[in-house]
Amino acid sequence: MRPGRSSRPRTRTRPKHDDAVEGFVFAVDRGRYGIQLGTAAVTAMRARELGRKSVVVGDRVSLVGDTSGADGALARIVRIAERTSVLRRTADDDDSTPEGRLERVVVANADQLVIVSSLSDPPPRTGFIDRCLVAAYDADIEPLLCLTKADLAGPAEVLDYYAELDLPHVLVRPDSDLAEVHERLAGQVSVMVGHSGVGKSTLVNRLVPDADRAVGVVSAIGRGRHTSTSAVALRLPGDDAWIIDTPGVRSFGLAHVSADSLLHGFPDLVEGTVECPPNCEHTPNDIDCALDAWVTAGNADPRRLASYRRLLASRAGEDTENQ
Ligand SMILES: Nc1nc2c(ncn2[C@@H]2O[C@H](COP(=O)(O)OP(=O)(O)OP(=O)(O)O)[C@@H](O)[C@H]2O)c(=O)[nH]1
Ligand SMILES: [Zn+2]
Repeated sequence: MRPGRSSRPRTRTRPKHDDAVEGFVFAVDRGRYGIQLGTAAVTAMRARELGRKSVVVGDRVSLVGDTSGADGALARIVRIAERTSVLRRTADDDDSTPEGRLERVVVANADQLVIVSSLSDPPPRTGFIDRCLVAAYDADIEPLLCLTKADLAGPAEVLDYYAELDLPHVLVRPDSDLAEVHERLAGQVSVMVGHSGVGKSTLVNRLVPDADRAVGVVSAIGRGRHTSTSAVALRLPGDDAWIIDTPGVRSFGLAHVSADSLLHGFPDLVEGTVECPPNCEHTPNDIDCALDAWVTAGNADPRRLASYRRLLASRAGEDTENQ
């Protein structure tokens, strides 16, 4: 009898971790992961077998070990499910570390990108919205334009700029009921992005009344005093939905997106490129680019072409921070 040999093949054919349970990553903080398992929140660490694969907010993972969620209990993440979408942050978000200088996935499996822009104070920045739209279309995520402070200014100008796009939008005022927003978020994993001061926190607090407490729970999974999360998912009561806030993310990276893929954010310009020479980069330096004539003929708004070209230039590393 050779016990060593008879037991080994059985281990190999048995599915690995067939007792694992599936959960949703709602927070990441320095080596600790907050995972929703049914109605329980469980803290977990990565299993060594994951290798260098990163785990991000929105990931669906398999857990083994102590999944009780009890105080001090630590489960292990043994598998990451294939992602349906990824959002990367822009490279210059965190240039203080070598890791931050590379584009990194910040959110996985989002269904919807909620682009929050105030109609006044600060005024809407269509360049930023356009950039987010490109990131959404490129990642195959549905965009939703959320226009806040509708009590201070009307949406006509912004909506006119996007008239050619089939872009859904919602308006938010302090006294508006949020029924339409709830309807848009129901059943979805939504990522919120917007500049400081546009009213994101105000909106999140109205949607998730105990948001502050939930964020506290997230901080508690970390090992240190100071948390440095760049994304956190909050569960919307009653809607079977998650809303992911991205406080540390200024915008999403587009360096991996080609000039033609950038056009996904500009469906009103796509047809105008049919007459372009092969391999046209569509920049102002491409003298035969057909987009200028397309706009001159009144087929698209010149501001849209300007915005597209600003995005092209920003990918090339030019400074467009204030566009
Ligand atoms: N008039 C008006 N003011 C609003 C509205 N929503 C938010 N505000 C105000 O706008 C300011 C900024 O709101 P916040 O919710 O803190 O904005 P934020 O996007 O979370 O900003 P950061 O926390 O810096 O990321 C606050 O003074 C809010 O009271 C709105 O719909 N109408
Ligand atoms: Zn062109």
